[in-house]
Amino acid sequence: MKTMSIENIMRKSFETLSPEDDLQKAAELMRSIKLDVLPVTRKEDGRLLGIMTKANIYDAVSGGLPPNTLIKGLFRKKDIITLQKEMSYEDASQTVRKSQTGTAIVLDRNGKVTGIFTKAGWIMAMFHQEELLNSRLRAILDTMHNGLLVVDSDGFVTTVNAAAEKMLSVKFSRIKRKPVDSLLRNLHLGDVLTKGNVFIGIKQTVDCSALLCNVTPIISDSQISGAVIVFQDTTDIDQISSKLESVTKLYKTLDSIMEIAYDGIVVVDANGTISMVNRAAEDFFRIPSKKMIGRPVDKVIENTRLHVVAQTGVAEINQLQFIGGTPYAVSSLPIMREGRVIGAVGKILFRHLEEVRDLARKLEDLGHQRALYQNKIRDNQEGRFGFDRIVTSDPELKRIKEEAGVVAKRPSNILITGESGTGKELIAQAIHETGFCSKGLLVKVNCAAIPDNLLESEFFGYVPGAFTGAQNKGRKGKMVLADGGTLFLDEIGDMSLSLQSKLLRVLQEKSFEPLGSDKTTHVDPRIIAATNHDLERLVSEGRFRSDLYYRLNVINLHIPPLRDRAGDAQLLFHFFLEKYNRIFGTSIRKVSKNVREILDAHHWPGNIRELENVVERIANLARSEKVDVGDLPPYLKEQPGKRTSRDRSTSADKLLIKSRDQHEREVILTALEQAGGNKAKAARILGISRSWLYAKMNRVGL
Ligand SMILES: Nc1ncnc2c1ncn2[C@@H]1O[C@H](COP(=O)(O)OP(=O)(O)OP(=O)(O)O)[C@@H](O)[C@H]1O
Repeated sequence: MKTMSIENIMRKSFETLSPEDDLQKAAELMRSIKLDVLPVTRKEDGRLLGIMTKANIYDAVSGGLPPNTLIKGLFRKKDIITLQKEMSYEDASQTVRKSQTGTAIVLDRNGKVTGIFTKAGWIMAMFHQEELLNSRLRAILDTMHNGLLVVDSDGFVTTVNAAAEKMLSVKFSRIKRKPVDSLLRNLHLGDVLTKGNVFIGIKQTVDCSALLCNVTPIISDSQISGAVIVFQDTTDIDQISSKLESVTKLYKTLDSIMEIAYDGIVVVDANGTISMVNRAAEDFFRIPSKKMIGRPVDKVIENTRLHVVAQTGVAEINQLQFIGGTPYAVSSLPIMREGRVIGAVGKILFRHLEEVRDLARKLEDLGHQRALYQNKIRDNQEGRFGFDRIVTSDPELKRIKEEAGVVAKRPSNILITGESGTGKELIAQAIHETGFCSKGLLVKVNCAAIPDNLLESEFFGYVPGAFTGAQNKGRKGKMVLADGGTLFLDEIGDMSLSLQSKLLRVLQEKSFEPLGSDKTTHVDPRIIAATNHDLERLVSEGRFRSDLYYRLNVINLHIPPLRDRAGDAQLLFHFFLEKYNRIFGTSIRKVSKNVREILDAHHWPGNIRELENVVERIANLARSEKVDVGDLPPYLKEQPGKRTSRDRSTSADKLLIKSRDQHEREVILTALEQAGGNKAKAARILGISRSWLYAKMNRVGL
């Protein structure tokens, strides 16, 4: 707002006198323009010479001077109050205050008279100024976020601003000239109004709102004329500060967690700029956090994807990331807020992957050893060992057991074939235990479970420093562990062609070089391989080396599936019932005729493993000592037809089974066609369960 200058409030319409004017003219002019003072100026340049006042005229007339007397000797030349027209009102009022007449002559820069500042003009200006100040004050008060109350010296409310009306839920009209105590208490107003004390930060609660009040006296002319009470609603601030406190606590907890985390943790914002790193990450990258925070993550961390995850919002778990040529397992997770990606957090697993793998391998080995010992303990408890463990009444399997017992004594390689769960590993174990190499270890390698690139070091081991991430001490391969014992190659059909070649070389030369070494290691383990694949078919398809196949297949033991074994389903059912009776302390011994029929009729795609699972389930849930159809898992109960013992595949029946399979195949194919390939629908069309359909499809080679 512009400050008021003298020019705005001075009187511009006036007359001037010259020293040659007479008293009469002066009196007439004063009357006509209603002024008590007239400036006397020099004719040539209008500069001020003095002033002619009403008093000067009275003095002259009462002294007997005639009206035509010139004023040159009569006007006042000294103590004239003049103002510059550019002066502010405030400065001018200070000057005019000293004037007895209350009138001042306004001059321009050249000393020429440009206006007259009169008492009346001053009063008008004061009114105007007051109005201006009042409206300014009102505007300030009403735009204030804080509440404000002004009280007079008796503590009665004189002014209230809009914020106070809102906070106290009152209208000014209702509290005007009322004691402030009715609104706010304990303000120490007595001390403020009598002693002039100031109170800051008095807490009040009004209508559940927390108010913080400052009370200050108003002092004018050394008198306490009232007090100003300014207050603010701290309810929001209190809530925010308690939220801030919990956020700070959370942040500190997060910080501590990050600090103690063994893995390196890096957090980025939505733009991929690093916002947090923990000490482990600092140590790992050998960069202080100060130099990482605030920088784009891709400029700091090699091959990072954190900035990508911060954009896509798609987590990348356990990905390989090469840093300094070494692979690390890295997980990057987006940080989401209200459905928006606001950043990402990355975790770098420091341990070299090889160490982790090694640990996994050790665990796996321990697992195998544990299983081996558990079997041994169990078998010892049951008084069984070697081939005795293989329970069967089937003449074919009995023959195989005998044959295996014979070949166990000789060093020839053995290939055991048969469906999954038929007992191939059990046979391999029995051969080892009763064979010529029983003093050594039985070392199992599951060729399907270990990734191809690891299988080589798994087999042949490596020397220290063979590759990045290799253990310092190197590692013995399974070949060496099995030396003098048995190497059981399970799932051999899943081995890659390149490893097949290497294995073949070892089988032929009985020696190999561990990874990273040029020294030859000699080994001579007995090899037993097992598979549920048709190796001959794999050979014809070029997926299995024929020379390796012939090397392994010196002795072939084909274990028949459970469905083709005479009496085994029932025999093994009882065998496993006994086992679980011992474990669970139950005494289930009887089996209903219907159950027996179902056992004989079932296809047993999972073979003995499936049968054992069925028995374990029954033993767990049994309510009586007799197993009835109701105790069987639903898929067994739903079997559509029953096979009798006559259905089993003795060699004479094989033709019959083949034609039945052929027929079933056609029926299933028709149902599948009708169901548009939907197996669940096909099962419904056939009136059998889905699992039963799968079993059938498996059996008829679909
Ligand atoms: N004749 C049997 N007598 C007693 N238990 C048996 C018999 N055959 C198999 N088992 C048991 O059935 C389970 C499966 O057997 P095993 O692991 O030897 O089968 P496998 O043919 O090697 O299976 P996969 O091909 O899936 O590895 C094992 O717990 C095993 O002890």
